Amino acid sequence: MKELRTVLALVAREKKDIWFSIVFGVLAGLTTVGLFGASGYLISKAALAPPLYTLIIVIAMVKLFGFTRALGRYVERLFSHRATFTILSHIRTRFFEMLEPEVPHIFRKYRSGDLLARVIGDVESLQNFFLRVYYPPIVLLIVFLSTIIFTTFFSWMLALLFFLGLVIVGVVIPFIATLKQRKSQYSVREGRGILSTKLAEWLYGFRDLKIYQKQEETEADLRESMETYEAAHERQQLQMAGGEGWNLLASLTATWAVVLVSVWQIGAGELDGIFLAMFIMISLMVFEDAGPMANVPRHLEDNRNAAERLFSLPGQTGRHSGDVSLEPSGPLSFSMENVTYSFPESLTPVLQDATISFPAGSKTAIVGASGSGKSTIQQLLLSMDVPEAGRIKVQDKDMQRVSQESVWKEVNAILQESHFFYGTVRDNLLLADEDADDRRMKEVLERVKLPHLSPEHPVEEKGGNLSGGEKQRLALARIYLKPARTWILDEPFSSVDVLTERELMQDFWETAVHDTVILISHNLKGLEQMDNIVVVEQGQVIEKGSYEELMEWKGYFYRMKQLENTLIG
Ligand SMILES: Nc1ncnc2c1ncn2[C@@H]1O[C@H](COP(=O)(O)OP(=O)(O)OP(=O)(O)O)[C@@H](O)[C@H]1O
Repeated sequence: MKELRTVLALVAREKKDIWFSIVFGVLAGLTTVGLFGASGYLISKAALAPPLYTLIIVIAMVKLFGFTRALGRYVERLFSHRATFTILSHIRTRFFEMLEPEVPHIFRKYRSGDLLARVIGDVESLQNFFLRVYYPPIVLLIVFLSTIIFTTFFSWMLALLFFLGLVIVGVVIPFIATLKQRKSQYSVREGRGILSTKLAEWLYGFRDLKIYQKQEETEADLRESMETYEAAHERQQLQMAGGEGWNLLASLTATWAVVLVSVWQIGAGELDGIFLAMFIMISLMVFEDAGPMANVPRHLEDNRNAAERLFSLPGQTGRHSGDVSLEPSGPLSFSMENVTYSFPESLTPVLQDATISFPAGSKTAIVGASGSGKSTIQQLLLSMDVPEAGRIKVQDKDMQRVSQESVWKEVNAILQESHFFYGTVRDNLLLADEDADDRRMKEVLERVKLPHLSPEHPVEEKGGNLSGGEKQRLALARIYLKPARTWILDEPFSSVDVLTERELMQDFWETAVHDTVILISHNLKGLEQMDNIVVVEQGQVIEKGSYEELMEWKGYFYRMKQLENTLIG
């Protein structure tokens, strides 16, 4: 049950709705039994031609029970469903709170399709927790016990039969059904995770699959996963229907037993015959209400698995935000002191003993071969991760103590691959400034040389309808809308033609003249104006200094520069 501890804590936050659901559930249950019992009594009594006032009283009771039952059921449904939806939103929020610090690490262990299956499928199945597992057994128990107590005033034998029926219908059959369904439930959940993982891969990679002519193979594999999932699902549904069928059979058998025992007792003069119809009706009703109990243990097991998949997910490896806020004070300063960083599975550190300082208002270029660790530096400066050794400071404050939000607020960053959301150019620009109007958007689009894109221009998922260069320029437009004065840009123009790049860079330098700029680049051109150039090779800072200093030392940077000049001619 420990898997459900988080869910139970979230359910407990809706105390008021829980109480209302139970109270009105009991009221509806008792009045249902009362309604059918009184109806049965009325039928028998009417046949004996009693005084009119007796019939009037019983008819009034039937009406009152009928009305109260409808009202009770309505209020119970209202509160129980309100509680369920609120609880689901608490569960989703808690899941995202746990997931957020683990991104992007989480993708090393889990694929996006699997995460999607969890956040949709598993959360959805938890809606049954409150609606079917938490409070209905309490309601049923109270109604059943009240019925049993009521019956003892007429017949101990019938009360005992009701009790036995309760045990069989409410405990024995559900227990057996759960044992049978346990395996198929696991297969359904597993199957759903595998299917959505494969489906996501297929959707993301369909172009490459086409080019490599592997689409048919992948589709066949996908179909196989789909069939496995559907077969497991069908098995589960059949088992569920079987469980419900057995429960119905037991309920009807119990009702027949009530009829037989009542008739026998009437014959023996131990029960007044006028109550026969009343007990038949009560029995039918009370056992019908107990029917859904057959699925309670199944839902419980299902919810236990769902909660386990949801709340045991994050590996607790990610970066948890500090709580110190940065005072907004213009361009930020950063420093890295003897920083070493490794990805969990990598054998050697990606960054080793790196010491770099980025004073406020300075311009720094980070250059080096592909895979040398440049983007990792950006990730660390953006507070996405913590170093294994050494210290990173922002505004002279330990980065781990500073709130991530306050760093992100002050920084304009372009990641190596910017994400674009399905919608319009406007939707994607509003991400940077939700108050930006169309006039400002058009201005920045002109500025980044995208005059052909209007704010209402559609953007496909992941910017599928934009060229590589257009995406980079749109990413630049996005950060131009944000008033931050610290820029950390990772290869912002690698897909843009040389002429446009030069114009964009010129405009950028004019904008960021007094700002802190950290530019990650393969391109060694135009670095003369940088205050500091940091050369990274295999995770180590091998050279740093101004352009003139590096050229004078005739080291790695100088050799790369010579090579670049020779290649370009
Ligand atoms: N999520 C990850 N898990 C494990 N290793 C990673 C991960 N991301 C990057 N690496 C490895 O870390 C090393 C440094 O990567 P990084 O992206 O920082 O290099 P880079 O200098 O920015 O390269 P490029 O210029 O090609 O973008 C590479 O060897 C890369 O394979």
